[in-house]
Amino acid sequence: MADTSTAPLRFGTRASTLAMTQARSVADALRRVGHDVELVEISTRGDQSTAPLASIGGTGVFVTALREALLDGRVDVAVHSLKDLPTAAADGLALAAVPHREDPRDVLCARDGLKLADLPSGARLGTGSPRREAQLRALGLGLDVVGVRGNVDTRLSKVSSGEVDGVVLARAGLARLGRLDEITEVLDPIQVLPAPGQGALAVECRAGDAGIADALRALDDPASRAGVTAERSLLAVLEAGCTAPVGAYAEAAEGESGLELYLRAVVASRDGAVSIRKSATGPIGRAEQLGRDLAQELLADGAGAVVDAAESAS
Ligand SMILES: NCc1[nH]cc(CCC(=O)O)c1CC(=O)O
Repeated sequence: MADTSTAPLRFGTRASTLAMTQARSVADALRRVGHDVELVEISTRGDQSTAPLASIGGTGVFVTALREALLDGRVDVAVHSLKDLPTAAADGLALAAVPHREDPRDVLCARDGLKLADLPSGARLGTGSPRREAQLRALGLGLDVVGVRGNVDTRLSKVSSGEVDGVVLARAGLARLGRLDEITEVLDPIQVLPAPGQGALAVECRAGDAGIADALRALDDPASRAGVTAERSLLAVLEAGCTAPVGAYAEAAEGESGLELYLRAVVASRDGAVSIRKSATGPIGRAEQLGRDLAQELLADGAGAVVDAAESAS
């Protein structure tokens, strides 16, 4: 047994089914290496309100309450969806592990098994994400993008009730909830790039808790961590909040000089009229630099004005 203390590690989690599933999977992985773990539910403003996310402080609302519980000592570990984490470093906290990442792509769940190309002009597609909205509009299919919020079940129910023709969601969330059969098309990153960090989990602890950090390190997947590091350093340079229309996806692959990251990114205006795409490849050990450099290339092509316009509109 790796654990020398008798007290279980207290895992903070939001009460939503998705958050509980995510926390349970990390807790189970830690139990397998010999630790005693208990889950503690923490409620957040993002869960209590169905107002548009941008109006209640962006996706950071999902994270703040868990981080407070960590800093107050009510819990020892917090599990977040990594894409919900603000890019700024959190004082007093450490990102102890990024476990192996799920497939990060977005998916379409549409009525009657329809794929994007089958949807008639004027079809109503539901999403609350400016990034998804911008990229869907940029396809030029005449889709009517309408705002939807709520948990995965709520959003899927808007398709079965006929309120919308389809919704766009993260494949990872559906995978964790056992709802992959709802997918009618996995969206190719050539058309729609996922949010930076999508599909990955972030396992945080207090920066001073070396023993807990050591235990959590066993769950870290270096290739997943490198990928999300590149995506998030790109996002940080663009100074875009998590609700801004920025997509990024870094894939690790064996290259001529060892493991390399292939990073693709998009910045698009909400109406889809402007869409700037770039890609770059670099060694996996220089993930942060790769993201920063690609962000600079996007800025050189006018991405700054697109991001600013989106921020002032939300
Ligand atoms: N926006 C909220 C959110 N945060 C994480 C996920 C899904 C799981 C993940 O991306 O890791 C979702 C739902 C979605 O975007 O469909």
